[in-house]
Formats: sequence, C-alpha cells, structure tokens
Amino acid sequence: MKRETLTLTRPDDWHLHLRDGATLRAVVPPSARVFGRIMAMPNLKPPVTTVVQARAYRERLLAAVPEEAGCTPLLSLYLTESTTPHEVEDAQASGFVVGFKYYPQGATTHSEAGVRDLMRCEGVLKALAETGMPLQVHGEVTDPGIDVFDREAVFIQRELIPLLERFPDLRVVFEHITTEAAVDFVRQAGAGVAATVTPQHLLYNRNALFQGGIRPHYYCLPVLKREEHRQALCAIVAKGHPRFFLGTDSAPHDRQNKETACGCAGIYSAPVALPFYAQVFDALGALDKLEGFASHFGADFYRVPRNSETVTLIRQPWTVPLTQDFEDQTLVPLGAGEILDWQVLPSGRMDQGSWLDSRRGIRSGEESPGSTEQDAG
Ligand SMILES: NC(=O)N[C@@H](CC(=O)O)C(=O)O
Ligand SMILES: [Zn+2]
Ligand SMILES: [Zn+2]
Repeated sequence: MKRETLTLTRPDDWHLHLRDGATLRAVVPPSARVFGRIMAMPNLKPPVTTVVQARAYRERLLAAVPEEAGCTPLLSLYLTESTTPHEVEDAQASGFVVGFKYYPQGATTHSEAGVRDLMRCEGVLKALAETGMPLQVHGEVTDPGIDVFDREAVFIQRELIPLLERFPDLRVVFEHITTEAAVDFVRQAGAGVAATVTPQHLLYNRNALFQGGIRPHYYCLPVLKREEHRQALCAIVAKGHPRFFLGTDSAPHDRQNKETACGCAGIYSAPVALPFYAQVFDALGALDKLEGFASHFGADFYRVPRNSETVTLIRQPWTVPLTQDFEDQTLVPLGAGEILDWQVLPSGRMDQGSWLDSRRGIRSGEESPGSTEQDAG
C-alpha cells in the first residue's frame, strides 16, 4: 500500500543562498519553517569573508526567522587569496561559522572575489585540515577551453585529486554535484569527503533547459547534465549512502534577471524543496531513505546533533505557486505551476495562521481561495 504520510527527523539545508535585504526577509521564512538548520552561502556583494561580517549577517538572518520556526542559521566564509589562517581559528571559536567556501574565480554568481589559485591558500587549507572544518567547494574549472558540461569532471582531475593528495586530512563538501564522475569520486574517497545534492539535479536532465524553447528557470550552475548523470545521482541517494546529503542550492534571482538576454544562474527551490525531494525518493521506491539524506547524514558530517523535532509530509496533491511576490520583486519557484504529490504539514509549534502566513505573497496559479494549496494546513 502507498504511504500517505511520512514523518521525518526535521531536515537541514546544507547549502542555500539567502541574499540580503528585502530578498532575505522574503526567502528565509519558507526555509526556516521546514529546516532546522540552514547553511547560508557567503556570496553576497561584498562577500562574507570574515567572522565579523558573518556575525552581522547572522543577525540579519536571525531577524528574518519567524519566531515560532525555531531555525538556526549557520554560515560559511567566502575564501579569498587573502584569507588568513587566523580566520579559521575565529570561525572555529564562533560556533556559527562551520565551513569555508571555495569559489573558483569566475565560476558562478558573485565569484569575482574567488580564488584563482588554491595553492595560494595553503595556510588556510592547513588550518582547515587541522581543525576539521570543511572546505565547501563549487567544483567547476573556469578554463574557457573546457566545455561547460565537462567542467565538474575536469575539476575533479585538476583540482580535487591533487588537493586531497596534498591535504589528506582536509574535509571537503563537494557542493551541488551533477555528474557520475562526482558520485564515483565521493564514493571512493575517504570518510572526510561528502557531497550535497540539489532537487533539480535529481529531477531533470539538460533537456529541461530547452523543452519547447529556452527555459531560464531551469538554468543553474553547475548546469543540468545528461540523463545518465541524473540517474547516477538518483542511484546513490536511493542507496542511502551516508556521504550524500541534502543541500538545495536554492538561489533566488528576481524574475527580471532570469528572463532576460543574459540571465542569472540559480534556481529558487527552497519553498518546494522537501516535497520535491520526497517526490524523487518516492519515484525511486526509496522513501525510507529520505530521512537519512535529508535529516541525518549532513548533521553527522558536520558533527552537530541531529535535530530532535520532526516534520510530516502528507500525500496530497497541490499546485506549486507561480510566483512569490514582495516589494517590487518576483521570484519564480522551482516547478512553478506543476502539481506535486507531497506537501509539508505545519509543525506542532506552528499554528494554522503562521503556516498560511508563510504562503502570503505567494501567488497561486489557481484563483479559487479553496484550492488544495490553501487547504494545506
Ligand atoms: N547555483 C547557482 O546557479 N547559483 C548560485 C551560486 C552557486 O551556488 O554556484 C547563486 O548564488 O545564484
Ligand atoms: Zn556553487
Ligand atoms: Zn550555491
């Protein structure tokens, strides 16, 4: 018989972009209501490169977390060629900075301040290896001679393998992996190497980018890959491998900056991420593996306790809202207008009002106030 409800340890999102200002205030609540911990990426303008900046950013994040949500923001520091080993010490002492983010310069959104040559960061890498604080890696080479679909696989050969040879104790999170090569690499690596997996890379292959025309809302970096790669990602998470865990890479960009001649990379998945992951695991016949992936393995890797609360998903179809509107901005969520099988029930700590409030500003495709989406609670 098909399962109709699914109760999990409250999950964590180990990779997402929460931006700043009005966007931050709009995108934090949907994540905070579901996830116990949210790992905020540091690619702001200017980037979050110091613990001092991270502390200030954390205050802004905390101010945006709805009180009843009880969600803890964690932070990552943006590694630059001028980062000092001292910063690692400060990070370690802070209790809320739990990783350093390596953006190869030019690889992705707001990576201008990133690293050109990782070996210029030797002192920091040594300090990270000593403390056990993970290096979180956007794993793509930027060499213009390398095809955009091959950048992750080439990165493994050119950067990751030499890096781990030089620093065998360095703990690494290979972020938002997209290829079979990355799956194999992480599987064969030691206990100190893990990967995050996004909903979109489990759901879609690169055809989604061109389905009936060009589809900017399916564009993110690393770009979607061939079907065989999607299947390799699905296979490893369906096995419940403990070093592959949830990181949505939810990356909101205003609609105007997505639907344009040179659109930004990034998919806003946070408000629909858990239902989408449930859909994937369900289709794989692996719903029993969702909890490990979403709620256990990331906490274990980051050496923090698993959450003690739970979330419940119910099998009740709902339509993903077309947009989330606030101030003068519009975000288009992943799967806008699609029907999803699973939805998240509000937690015991949330009253009905606060759940509906989380949907406020989200415009549904259906005009009827009695639509299933509104009935979610
Ligand atoms: N994933 C993306 O396509 N975009 C991210 C940056 C990143 O994670 O690489 C963003 O900040 O917009
Ligand atoms: Zn990235
Ligand atoms: Zn990201």
